[in-house]
Amino acid sequence: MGCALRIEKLTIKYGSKVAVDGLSTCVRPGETYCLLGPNGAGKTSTIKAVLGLVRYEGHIDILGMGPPRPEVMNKVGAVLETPLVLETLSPRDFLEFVGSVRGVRDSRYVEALVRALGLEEFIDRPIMSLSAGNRQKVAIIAALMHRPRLLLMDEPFNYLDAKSVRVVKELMQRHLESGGSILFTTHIMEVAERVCSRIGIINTGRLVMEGTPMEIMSAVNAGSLEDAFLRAIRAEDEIRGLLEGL
Ligand SMILES: Nc1ncnc2c1ncn2[C@@H]1O[C@H](COP(=O)(O)OP(=O)(O)OP(=O)(O)O)[C@@H](O)[C@H]1O
Repeated sequence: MGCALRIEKLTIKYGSKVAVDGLSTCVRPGETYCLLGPNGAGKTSTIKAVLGLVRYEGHIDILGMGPPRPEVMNKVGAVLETPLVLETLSPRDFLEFVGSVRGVRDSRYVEALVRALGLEEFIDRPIMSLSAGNRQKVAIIAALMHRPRLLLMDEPFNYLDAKSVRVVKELMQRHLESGGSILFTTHIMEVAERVCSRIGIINTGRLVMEGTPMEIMSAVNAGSLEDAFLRAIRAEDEIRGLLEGL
């Protein structure tokens, strides 16, 4: 099976800081590949490299079309942790703008996404006046509206209420069923356990373990993904030490 996204020996440096250190992986068609790692592990940097937003060494191949460049980006959708720009625009104007850049002709799909995420009421208000959750919904619609084949989702459920999380999970499922792929990050292990086909655990920029949730749990003999994750990043002893004397 080929890779929807192939990353080989990815290294990202910010000055002398090595944020990602020789990371290689493959996100297959139809799967949700989750990058799990502690704060500062290099997850967002990896996603930014796939989007061509940071300088990197190594190779990235997106949908067999080569490294990130504008033509390839029309097949990619991204939800990033950073806030939206153009916050003085309304969701309607912002989505129309993104849609025109991405060549979206089917406005009915965008309208359906707006309805599904309960954004109609806010569609003409400035984005900067919206709650964090509603802004996140605008970002998710902007990522999905051109029906990309590869979705990059950095903590996409941040700020969302339970109903919206369910809707976004369903949209992700439909994207996968139509042959799409997802590179996903989360800190919530229950979410990872439910959503991820395969997981890559990243620590200080290096991929330390990879497999299905079950494979990862059995590799380190853990009863839960949370235990497996903490074992993989060798944080269990540290946590015990930190809690001593409390
Ligand atoms: N623009 C930047 N300039 C300098 N250092 C940076 C920059 N962006 C990220 N870093 C550093 O690179 C490392 C990896 O950061 P990154 O944001 O990729 O981690 P992350 O795994 O996404 O973390 P989190 O879970 O906290 O979002 C961190 O040490 C971070 O401080």
